[in-house]
Amino acid sequence: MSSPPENSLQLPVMDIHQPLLPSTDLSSLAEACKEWGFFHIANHGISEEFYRKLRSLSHQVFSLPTDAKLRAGPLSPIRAYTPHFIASPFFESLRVSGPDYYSSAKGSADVLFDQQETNTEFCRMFLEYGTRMAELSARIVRVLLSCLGDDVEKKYYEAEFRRCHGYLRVNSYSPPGDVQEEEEGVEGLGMHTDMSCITILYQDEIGGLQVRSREGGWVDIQPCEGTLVVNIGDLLQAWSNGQLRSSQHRVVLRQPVSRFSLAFFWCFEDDKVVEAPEEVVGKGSRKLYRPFVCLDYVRFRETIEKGRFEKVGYTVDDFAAALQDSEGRELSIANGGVEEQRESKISDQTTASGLRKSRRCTALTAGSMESVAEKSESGVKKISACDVEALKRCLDEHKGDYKKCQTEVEAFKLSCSFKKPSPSQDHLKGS
Ligand SMILES: O=C(O)CCC(=O)C(=O)O
Ligand SMILES: [Fe+2]
Repeated sequence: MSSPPENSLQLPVMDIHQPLLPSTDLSSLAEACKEWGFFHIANHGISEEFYRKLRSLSHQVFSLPTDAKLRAGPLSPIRAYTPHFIASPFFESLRVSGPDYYSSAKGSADVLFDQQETNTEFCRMFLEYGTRMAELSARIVRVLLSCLGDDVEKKYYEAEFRRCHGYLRVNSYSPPGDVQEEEEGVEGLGMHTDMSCITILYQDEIGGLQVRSREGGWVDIQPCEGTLVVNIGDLLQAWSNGQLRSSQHRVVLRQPVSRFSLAFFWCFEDDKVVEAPEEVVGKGSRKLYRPFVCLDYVRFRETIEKGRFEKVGYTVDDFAAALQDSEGRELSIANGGVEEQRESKISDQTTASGLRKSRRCTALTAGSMESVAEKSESGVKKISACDVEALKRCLDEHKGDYKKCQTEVEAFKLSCSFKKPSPSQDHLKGS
């Protein structure tokens, strides 16, 4: 292992194809996972050229007119594209789901690209990337399990992690033109934890990814050439009884240039019961989480975030923390019994950021959109198409200043969020 440059958080860089020395490599990795839940991997086998091509294809998608992109948007049957203003004014994304990355990519490519050649290249590239990321994830999870004890990987990898699956999200950030005037930048993606076991992230050279320390401060995770960022998600935090940390993170935009990232989420299967084995919990320690079904947690995140766009960073702690009474007796908690925590979370969020307030969203998922649909169904408003025209007109008129277009933004979010309930296999498990 080697160390990253001095001006960044000193996270270990793990060479994923070298055997790790237990006394040095594994212990520094275990330490980073406990403290930050983030580390870098090197020797991952994806070339710069491959990323350049992925980036260029993604750029072709995000450069399309909004109406064209919405053909894969929240109201379309594929719901792969999340437009600006859903997660933040400066963020849009495209999802490619496994295990059949080719057909998932094709679903989008067929409605986005006119040229057959580009269509095919897009599908092939994402098939290859998804497949490689799935292999890499399996390898990384094995190493992480070996951080938890001598036989943990041998005993539990096959039994518990064999059915994991992944999906990709291509993220594009477009900051406002006046971003340099802001000392601290603007939030491109608000504070959240990932719902995955692990996430593998490629970030371009712009930077802006930040992790939140235990004390509540934000620390930059600088792009480190030739490496990928790996972070622990909520599912693995719960399974490891909190020994591997799922840290809150966010993206801050400080330069008036667009930013590109590619996140691969590796998750348990929907019906998996997530529970830390006794051996992992350790003698004398108590279980921090009650057992839960993976899909129930996903649904909790999707519904609790309510699509209100005032995000409060709910995590697996809110869903499955095993509470104790004052005498140390275990109390069961009701799923989503978190209303009383909401207020403290909101004030926590307010102090956590010194940034210009953009509305936040933790889950960039169909779930958060679905919640708005529920609201619509209960009588607020039913609109059958994203009212993008009014928003575009307003933004043109005000030179992109979205704060002057709040009414149009709200109408757009509401209308663009209305959709029929998704089939159970088709939900998103994003961060
Ligand atoms: O864009 C990034 O660097 C981070 C994205 C992220 O946290 C996510 O997609 O969950
Ligand atoms: Fe994330």
